[in-house]
Amino acid sequence: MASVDIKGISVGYGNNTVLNDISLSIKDGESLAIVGPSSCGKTTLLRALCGFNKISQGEIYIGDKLVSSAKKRVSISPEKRNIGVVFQDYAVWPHMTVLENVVYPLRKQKVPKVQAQERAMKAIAQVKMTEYAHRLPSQLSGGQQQRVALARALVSSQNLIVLDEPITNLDATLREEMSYEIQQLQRELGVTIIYITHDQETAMTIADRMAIMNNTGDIQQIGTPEEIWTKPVNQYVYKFLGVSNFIPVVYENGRIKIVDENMSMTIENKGLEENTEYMMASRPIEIKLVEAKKGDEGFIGKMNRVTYLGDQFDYFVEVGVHTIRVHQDSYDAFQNGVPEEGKYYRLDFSQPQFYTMNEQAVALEGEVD
Ligand SMILES: Nc1ncnc2c1ncn2[C@@H]1O[C@H](COP(=O)(O)OP(=O)(O)OP(=O)(O)O)[C@@H](O)[C@H]1O
Repeated sequence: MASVDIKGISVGYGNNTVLNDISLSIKDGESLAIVGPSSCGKTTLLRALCGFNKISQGEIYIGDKLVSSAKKRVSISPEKRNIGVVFQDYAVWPHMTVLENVVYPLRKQKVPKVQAQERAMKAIAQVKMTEYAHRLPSQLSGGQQQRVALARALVSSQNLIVLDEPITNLDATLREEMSYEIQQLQRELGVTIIYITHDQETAMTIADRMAIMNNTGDIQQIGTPEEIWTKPVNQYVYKFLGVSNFIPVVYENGRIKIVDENMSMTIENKGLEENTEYMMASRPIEIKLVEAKKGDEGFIGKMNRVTYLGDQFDYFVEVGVHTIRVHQDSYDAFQNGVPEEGKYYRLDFSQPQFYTMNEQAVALEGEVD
């Protein structure tokens, strides 16, 4: 097992600095998912950690060992860092069978043959490839090759495994199974895992903590999946976790009013300041629709579109100039009546977040009515 300390590193390609002054600490035995949009620099970060990319600033420690330092000109070679790696292109050696691919790193570590075979077969079973152990990669699908690469990383290091989008080619069911296997394995072996993905659902399944990067390669928030979900520090993180609604509001006389609309609702809190504008953020599943009656107060909207998605309904509700997305569990909708297009509904928000115009999250106390 190993902790990882990335201290103020900068990494780039030629004149293009991709990561600028990034710091990140991963605890011994922890699984950390690094999540961010395409080409924000996730792979570059992992490559720097593994020693494939040079850093131009900062230091990297694996456990107590300094493995990269720009100032001290330290750059330990990748094979000496003792990291199990799966990169996106899941390169497995084409001339070796599945078993030979997975045994290879163990043989390089001079693990005795019988023991190496046993450990390899166990890892192959964990990625559900036992029946393919003697096939060549050319006889496997892309997803199966990805699982072989995963098994090879699992046996490569008992310390630290880094996985760069290792299960993206799998269908949803297998992806879920593999996420679960990775999580189990991390718990059983206590190995430290750094997992890169742009899929926040996989990240939430696997990770003890998540680090959310923005498109310029800066880390916006690090926290447990629950912290990230319930207290996103800014609108970027909020949006990153899925479909979300943002309504500009102003807080006046104990009520929040939609900017430029004649609609307001009471709110009991001590966090918002009088006569101040905020962006109110809300997730579709955290809004309840109640059929509006004449004279009703609150945020009232007209149902524009009702779409049945199987397990839930997806609604587009027009609230003034804003289109608000609402999701409702299908069972609940069938029990209580499916909303109808053209009718008016009041939107009850269960746990909206408020962000100041300079992006700071406001900690609310009390409930929204
Ligand atoms: N070998 C390279 N030479 C020059 N530029 C590169 C190289 N590898 C990556 N880049 C650039 O660095 C930036 C970050 O790439 P990186 O692969 O780290 O992103 P990523 O977050 O892993 O993306 P994705 O999720 O799409 O894999 C991109 O703009 C990319 O074009």
